[in-house]
Amino acid sequence: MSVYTTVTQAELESWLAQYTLGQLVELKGIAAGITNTNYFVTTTQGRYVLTLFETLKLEELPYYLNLMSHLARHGVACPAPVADRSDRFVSLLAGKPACLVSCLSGADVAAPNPAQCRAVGVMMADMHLAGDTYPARMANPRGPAWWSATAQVVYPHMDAADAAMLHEEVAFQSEHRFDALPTGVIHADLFRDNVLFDGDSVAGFIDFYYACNDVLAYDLAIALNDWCALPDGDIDGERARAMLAGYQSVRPLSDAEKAAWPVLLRAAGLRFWTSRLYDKYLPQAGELTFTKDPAQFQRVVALHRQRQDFWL
Ligand SMILES: Nc1ncnc2c1ncn2[C@@H]1O[C@H](COP(=O)(O)OP(=O)(O)OP(=O)(O)O)[C@@H](O)[C@H]1O
Ligand SMILES: N[C@@H](CCO)C(=O)O
Repeated sequence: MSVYTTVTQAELESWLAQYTLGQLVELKGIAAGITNTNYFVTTTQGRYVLTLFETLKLEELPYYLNLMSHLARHGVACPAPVADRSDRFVSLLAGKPACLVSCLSGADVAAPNPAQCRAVGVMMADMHLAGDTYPARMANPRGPAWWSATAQVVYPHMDAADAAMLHEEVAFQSEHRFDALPTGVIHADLFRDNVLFDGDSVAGFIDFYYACNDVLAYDLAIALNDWCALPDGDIDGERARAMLAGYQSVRPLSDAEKAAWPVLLRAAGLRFWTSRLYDKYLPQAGELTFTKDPAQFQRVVALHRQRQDFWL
């Protein structure tokens, strides 16, 4: 469960007095999620999600919350942060930076169908276009410098053959530069558990706390590696083609993006293989570790290495 910081009714009532949201009706902890504390908050005005940030600092949050506000304002399905009477999206509650966002309907989908993969592709392309007018900038904290440094930390814990493969992948990516590809705001973690669905319609993208400025097609590669994956790490071609067709119905990929696509898929696999290895071998103190399996992404990368057809 993920209520790390307990908020009492009385604490919340006094914090809510900064908002124009009426009276508190109900406060209910949300079990899902790993990083932050989340509650459903019902007031006489409506239903919201309260997040208390367990690791991000107050001064780091405006990039993400202003981004969600910008995207929501441009019609992207995502939670809209609510401003308090001082026009702030975030302030301290129970000693933690906290915000309220609109509560979306729907639920995440563990086994998506091709129509849902297509809908995610369409909404991601809409998000990339809407992000074009977002003025703030954030470098990707999980880019090549990060995975090279993290690989050094995990090699000693790995089996020699797996470490050799990780080393090859880091070296392979270092030979490729994507400077010429279109960049913009990317979600950077759009896995199945970060999208809520109403039937086959996207109710919303959530969890923007890895969002950053990076290569747009890399975001699509990250999503495809999770949304279209089979349990053995292979990719389901039907779902992959549906996601790519959905994306390209809004934002067609350029020839340069298509040429880079196989390398981007491997980069996206390497990013999550590395982070999962790190979480497995060096779990942070106090962190809830129902660790996600790094081997899934090792298989994804291994199969991309052999693949001839990339669904374009
Ligand atoms: N705006 C929202 N509307 C409806 N439900 C939401 C909303 N935001 C979060 N949730 C629910 O809360 C759960 C936990 O949220 P989230 O995945 O963002 O947790 P986290 O701990 O902040 O992030 P992570 O799990 O990636 O570390 C989601 O699975 C979803 O069910
Ligand atoms: N989506 C990530 C975890 C959160 O960043 C993973 O599945 O490894």
